[in-house]
Amino acid sequence: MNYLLDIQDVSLYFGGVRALGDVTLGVEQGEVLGLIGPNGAGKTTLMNAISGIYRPTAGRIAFGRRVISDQPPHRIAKLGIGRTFQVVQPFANLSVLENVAVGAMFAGTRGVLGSRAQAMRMAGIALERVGLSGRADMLPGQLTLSNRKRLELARALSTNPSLLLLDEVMAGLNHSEIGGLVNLIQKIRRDGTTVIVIEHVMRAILAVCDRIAVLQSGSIITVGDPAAVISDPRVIGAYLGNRFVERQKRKALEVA
Ligand SMILES: Nc1ncnc2c1ncn2[C@@H]1O[C@H](COP(=O)(O)OP(=O)(O)OP(=O)(O)O)[C@@H](O)[C@H]1O
Repeated sequence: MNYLLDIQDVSLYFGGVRALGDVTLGVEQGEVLGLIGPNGAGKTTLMNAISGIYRPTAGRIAFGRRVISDQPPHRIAKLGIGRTFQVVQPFANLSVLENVAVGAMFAGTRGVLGSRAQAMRMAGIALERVGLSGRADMLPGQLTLSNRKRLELARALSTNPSLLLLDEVMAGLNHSEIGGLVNLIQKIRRDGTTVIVIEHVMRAILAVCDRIAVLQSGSIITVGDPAAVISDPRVIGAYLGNRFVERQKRKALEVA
């Protein structure tokens, strides 16, 4: 199988702490893959390894058949991998549009720094995609949390990546805001972007993912179809818990 992203036997240590151990995972072109697991399981570390922030201690990561695990973050961004960060930290004194343009400028897809005008144009397109065009001239501090998450998404989309990594974009949002972001991720995927989603909000994971991978203590314990993964006793034991299973059963009865 030719995967768009091919992670082979990746291990990553912080001093003596093993954050990832022999992770092998393939992501197919056009799919949305969910990455779930308990706190400290290694999800963000894996995302950091893919985007070049951390270099694996062992193993390799290939993107479109090109090995990227020896490349720095800016080069990986230029190759077409965009990402959001768990803690959203926009430049407070720049407008929403300028915040997105900064990302577009420094991770230009052509391998050189783009012009300011080109970056502003790409930023405008990204804001349109996430539904923030009407707020382009505001300061980030004037946005709601939900719209700050959309700003973070626009920054990640500004270089038109073919693979988008989303790290807990739903955290802290209410029910309808989560629904809005679920729709947005589905739209981004329909536009042809492959997506990896780290998320604790299971409702969102189940709504957007084609497959789910489960990490526990730095190792993948299972990967597959969402329905199979959430009924896997190892996943229930390690992460979801029995209350989640009871809720799912009640929902199924309500629908039936
Ligand atoms: N920069 C770092 N230095 C040392 N240890 C780290 C570092 N980053 C992560 N770790 C450790 O690596 C392990 C995996 O952490 P990671 O943040 O990847 O987990 P996670 O699955 O994303 O958790 P959460 O759901 O809480 O975000 C944890 O034991 C964490 O303490």
